[in-house]
Amino acid sequence: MTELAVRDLVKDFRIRDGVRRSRLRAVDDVSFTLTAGRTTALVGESGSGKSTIARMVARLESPTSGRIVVSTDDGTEVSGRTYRDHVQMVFQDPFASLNPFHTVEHHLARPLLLHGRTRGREDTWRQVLHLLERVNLTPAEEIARRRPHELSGGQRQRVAIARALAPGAKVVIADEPVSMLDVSIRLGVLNLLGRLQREDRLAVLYITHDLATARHFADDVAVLYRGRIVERGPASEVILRPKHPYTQLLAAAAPDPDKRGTVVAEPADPVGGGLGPGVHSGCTFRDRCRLALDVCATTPVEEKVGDAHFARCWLYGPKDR
Ligand SMILES: Nc1ncnc2c1ncn2[C@@H]1O[C@H](COP(=O)(O)OP(=O)(O)OP(=O)(O)O)[C@@H](O)[C@H]1O
Repeated sequence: MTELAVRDLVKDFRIRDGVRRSRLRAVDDVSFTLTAGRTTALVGESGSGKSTIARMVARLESPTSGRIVVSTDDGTEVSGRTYRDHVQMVFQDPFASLNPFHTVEHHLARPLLLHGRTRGREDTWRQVLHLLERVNLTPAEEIARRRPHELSGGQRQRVAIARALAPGAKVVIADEPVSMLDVSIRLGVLNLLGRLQREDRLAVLYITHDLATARHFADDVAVLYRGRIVERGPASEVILRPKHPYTQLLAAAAPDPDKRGTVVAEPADPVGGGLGPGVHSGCTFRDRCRLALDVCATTPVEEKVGDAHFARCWLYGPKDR
């Protein structure tokens, strides 16, 4: 069973604030595991660090510290090019991720050739058609000859999904895959991802700010606030019985579309300054938390709050700490 384990991941960015230089901790001590046949939703508001995590998992960005390890069925750790075969990404903007000068066929044939998955031209063409059929783009022969501008947004995203499957991916990172699509076609694309996940037993990381689709499509949910996972566990548990005050706020706002977007994370803290390089002190949510305690000035550790359900909040820590 393919598994992708993220352990103690940290990412600092150097930023310039006028003449002052500082570091911004975008991802702070993040750990989670993606397993074959399961979808994990990483939920967080804008600026919480979702894309930075996605980019590190896809090896487009290197971590400041921490580890990302993929292991196969027999427990062998995969690295180098095999890692790239295994872990593929679907980006938010399907137009930006496809080259306007190339046909759909080119976009799908290229990863097949690069990853050594084809035996000549005829086989490549056959596989391109098969990939298009798998993502419901038919007639495949006709779609294969089109260029990105001759496709709708939803069709382009389906091509991007087919391209992610082409190298034989076992882990798919879908970073807000439907947020730029028309509302009417979002469900179709998410359903497609769900079907492929089941058929290929993919491990999917579904990145979103939308708790409702996370509940519908994910088995597990991790809630990110200012770079830290504040709560994680089975999707229905986390969303229906949230424990962390931040998740409770998100869950309360989620069912009402008018309220959506009112819970916006403040930008991550620049680090350095008085705190010393790279150090966050205390719970990142404490200045907005209606239940904040004195102890929240100290960084909370993850506490078990239910079956496979964890919250990083002092409300659930041992009371004598
Ligand atoms: N290359 C960079 N240089 C400096 N800061 C960065 C860089 N990339 C991201 N950041 C900062 O890191 C934090 C997390 O950004 P990230 O894009 O990962 O958040 P996000 O949750 O994906 O947000 P969104 O949903 O808006 O994409 C933000 O404060 C952002 O400004």
